Amino acid sequence: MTSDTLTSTPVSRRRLTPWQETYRQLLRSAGPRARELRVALLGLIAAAALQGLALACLLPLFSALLPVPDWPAVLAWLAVMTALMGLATLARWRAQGFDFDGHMAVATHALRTRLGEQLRRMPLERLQDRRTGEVNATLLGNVDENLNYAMTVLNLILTAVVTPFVAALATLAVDWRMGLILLLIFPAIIPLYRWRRPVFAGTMRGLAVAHQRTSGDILEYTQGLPVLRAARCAGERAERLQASFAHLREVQTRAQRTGSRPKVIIASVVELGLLLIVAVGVTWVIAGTLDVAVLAALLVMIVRFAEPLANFVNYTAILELIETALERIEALLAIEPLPQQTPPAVPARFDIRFAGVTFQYAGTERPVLRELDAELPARRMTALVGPSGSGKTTLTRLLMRHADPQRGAVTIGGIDVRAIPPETLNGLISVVFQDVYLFDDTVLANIRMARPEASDAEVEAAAHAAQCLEFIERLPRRWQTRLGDIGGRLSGGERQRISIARALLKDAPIVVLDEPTAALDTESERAVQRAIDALVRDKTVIVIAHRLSTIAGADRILVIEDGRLVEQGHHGELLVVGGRYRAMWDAQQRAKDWYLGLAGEPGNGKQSARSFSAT
Ligand SMILES: Nc1ncnc2c1ncn2[C@@H]1O[C@H](COP(=O)(O)OP(=O)(O)OP(=O)(O)O)[C@@H](O)[C@H]1O
Repeated sequence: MTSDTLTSTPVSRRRLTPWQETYRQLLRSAGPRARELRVALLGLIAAAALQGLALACLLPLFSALLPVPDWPAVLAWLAVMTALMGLATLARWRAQGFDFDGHMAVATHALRTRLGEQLRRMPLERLQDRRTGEVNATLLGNVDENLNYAMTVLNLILTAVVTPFVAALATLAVDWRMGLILLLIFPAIIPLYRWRRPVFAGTMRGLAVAHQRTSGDILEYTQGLPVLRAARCAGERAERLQASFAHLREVQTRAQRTGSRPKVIIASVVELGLLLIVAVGVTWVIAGTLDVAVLAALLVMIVRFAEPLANFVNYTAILELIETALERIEALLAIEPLPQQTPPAVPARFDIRFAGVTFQYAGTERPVLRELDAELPARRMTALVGPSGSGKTTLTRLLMRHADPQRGAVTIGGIDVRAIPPETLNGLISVVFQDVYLFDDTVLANIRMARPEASDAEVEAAAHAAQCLEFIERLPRRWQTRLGDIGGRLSGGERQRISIARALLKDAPIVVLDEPTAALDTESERAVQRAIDALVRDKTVIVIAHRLSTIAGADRILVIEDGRLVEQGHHGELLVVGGRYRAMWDAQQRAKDWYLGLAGEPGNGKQSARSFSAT
């Protein structure tokens, strides 16, 4: 998270000290329960202060007890002390009600929902910048770290600092010299801590970042294991994962080493300070200027304070982790959705136009699309072809508004996609990718997600048209089979047909086919092709394909090279022109002849059965 993202959040316009900022972030993250959280924190402060006052009662209590007990006074001070302790317990009880009364659960749920909403709203291009594991760590880990531990840690910190401070203030009233020494020692650790904090905070943040990175690496490794094994890279990636673990260990060691120094310094200051009080106290008692009862009471108080004070740095270390979590959450929430043009408009036709489109991905050095003009007629099939990385997929992403072009516009039926409400735009376009994402749900639910209100009969009709029935019948629980339970048992072609069934059910007027058959064998490809034929009927179709034989029948072919439209026309026209398309076609034909020659088969006209057909 950069400081820019932090300062861009509306609440933090004023320059704040880090503690105030953490406090504000904490309140913001509690969302609908911010008021309850504030009350709980005040409760914790009150409890710590009351505890300090209760401990200070030891001074008059011991004076009443020594050398000859004054029983009425002893009982009176015991009663006051008990009352103060009782009030402290009550205040702490009330404060922890934030937990018990379910406010904590409501606040974390609301925060997680807000983050989930944000994932839905934020530009997909920004989401693609982030690794799944890291987003997961933010949604789950950071939210819980943030609120669940904050109360416990703040309670420990307040008890370590506020209680001795209030007790020291009260001591002033009994013996100003002792009170002053206490006041000098206890707050001495604060500047000491502030001095060490930047280094300390840096390492704790480094630790949090390393944790998040490792979380991403683990997820990526486990998800990609089948591919890695197939590519015989599992070992190599495992080494990378090991490297990530090693980095985490290194950061942890550094954090512990950096953290241990201030811990030792502060613990030593506390110990030395307390020894000083004992030494000075004993001297004054001998000199007859300090009551032995006051010294005895002070010793009890000191023993009570020493440990929490010495552990103060440990508690603040956890606070640093919480702060990092809060910052990460705010950074995610601060990403703005793409701006909508007003007034909103809904297209009545479905021709598509890219008008002078220039687009550059965030964090890259040059545009991937440059001044690109192209028209894709309605209810026709347009193919995008060109070398890998020329910008074909990016064009479809701009159409779906994963991002907006820096210059130019994308229109559907003459309406800028920026003016089309996001839900409407999503409803206008169906996409079939090469990689199909299936959810851990039933077959029925996986298809129905394209149109949740569809009846079972409609889902089954779509599955039928997408050539899915034959393999669904073979599944253990047919339509009710959970795809997560059968894992990778669906073939690429079967997954692809489920994706086409979704698109058929959605029945959007625009269909984007991004290399849907590239990874399939001939048999699967035929089945998928039949499904696609049903899908594209009467639609505005954009198809991206590397094998030109599959798009030779398209109504229009756009040849993209290095982010520019270099040729357009239909197959026959482009062959006659003899430019880039012709060169690509000839190269692929030569490769095919060479392959068929190797296989000892004569070339034949099979390609027509394996191509996307224009309607
Ligand atoms: N999210 C991203 N961030 C940065 N650069 C990206 C991103 N996505 C794609 N690119 C780059 O933009 C360029 C165009 O990518 P695009 O996927 O549009 O090409 P393509 O023509 O569809 O390629 P292919 O045929 O290999 O799928 C490539 O150089 C790619 O590396």
